[in-house]
Amino acid sequence: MAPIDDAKQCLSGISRVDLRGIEPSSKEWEEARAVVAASMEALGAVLVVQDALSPDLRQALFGHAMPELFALPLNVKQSLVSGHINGYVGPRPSAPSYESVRAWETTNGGAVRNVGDVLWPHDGNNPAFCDTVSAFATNMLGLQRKVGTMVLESLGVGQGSLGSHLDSLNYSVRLSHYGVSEAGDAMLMKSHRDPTVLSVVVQHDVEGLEVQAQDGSWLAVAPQPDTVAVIAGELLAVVTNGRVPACVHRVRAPSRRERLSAQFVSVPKDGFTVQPLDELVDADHPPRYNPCDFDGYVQFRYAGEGRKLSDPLEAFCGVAKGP
Ligand SMILES: O=C(O)CCC(=O)C(=O)O
Ligand SMILES: [Fe+2]
Repeated sequence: MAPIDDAKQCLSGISRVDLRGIEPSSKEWEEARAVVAASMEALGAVLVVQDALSPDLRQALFGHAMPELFALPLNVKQSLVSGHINGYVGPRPSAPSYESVRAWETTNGGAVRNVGDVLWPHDGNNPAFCDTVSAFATNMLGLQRKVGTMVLESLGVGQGSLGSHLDSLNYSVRLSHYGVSEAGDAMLMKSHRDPTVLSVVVQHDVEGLEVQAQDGSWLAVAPQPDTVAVIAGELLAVVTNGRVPACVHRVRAPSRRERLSAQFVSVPKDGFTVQPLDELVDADHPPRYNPCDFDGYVQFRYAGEGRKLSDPLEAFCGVAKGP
């Protein structure tokens, strides 16, 4: 069988930028910001070299915490309270060997203990798991805010609305495991856009993440220990009035090995309505999106009409293009 549209094994289309030690308002910040913004405006994605994830923390996360979590019996994992995008998500038709857990959220004070209590009630609640996930979250928070700030600053958003935007977000950790597909299929997660503002994706040793370029081809993001992928979600497209597109991406594992990834994502806080920032709407840039009630959108996308659509965001809150 011919391989399906193999991704280019190169990073040519996605810029890679080193943000280690870069402080706001410096010359280095301005240079890095230009690279981050150009890549985000073109593809909704950028690769970031960072030091927020030390080798020890990577090992604690991918070598201990995540294998211990996913080795638990299915009924234990399922006992984590679930919603459309919360708790435990088990295999589904669009991702048959995928399972995932949201384990930390700023709106619950960054508590992982509750997850530890449910998963390891007889085992001292596995404090090492909780400490590792909390350290990962704390370190990724700074990185994600840095990238979000660079993108909006570069589009001309002032410090006041930038601050209100950052305050409106709920950050969380999602840990994912992809088993070896029984069907032998190398497509682990179909092409999609994330219902987030930004998603930081950290891959373990096994390749898989692919980003769609503007010409429709796929760019493979090689797993590298010092590099994470930062991906724009649908809500960033709304906030930026379409200037940053939501990144189309998928997960494929051509080598058919078990795979782990950890994501640090931001979404609007519960009950928030998201709309294009004032600075990004004017006569030359009419609003591309109507105000988007995030809870309503999640319901529409996962339990309503949006399930059947390739671009549910456009149907939910896009401003209809004229004839
Ligand atoms: O596992 C990955 O590399 C990315 C997963 C992903 O795209 C998602 O969970 O939305
Ligand atoms: Fe995704």
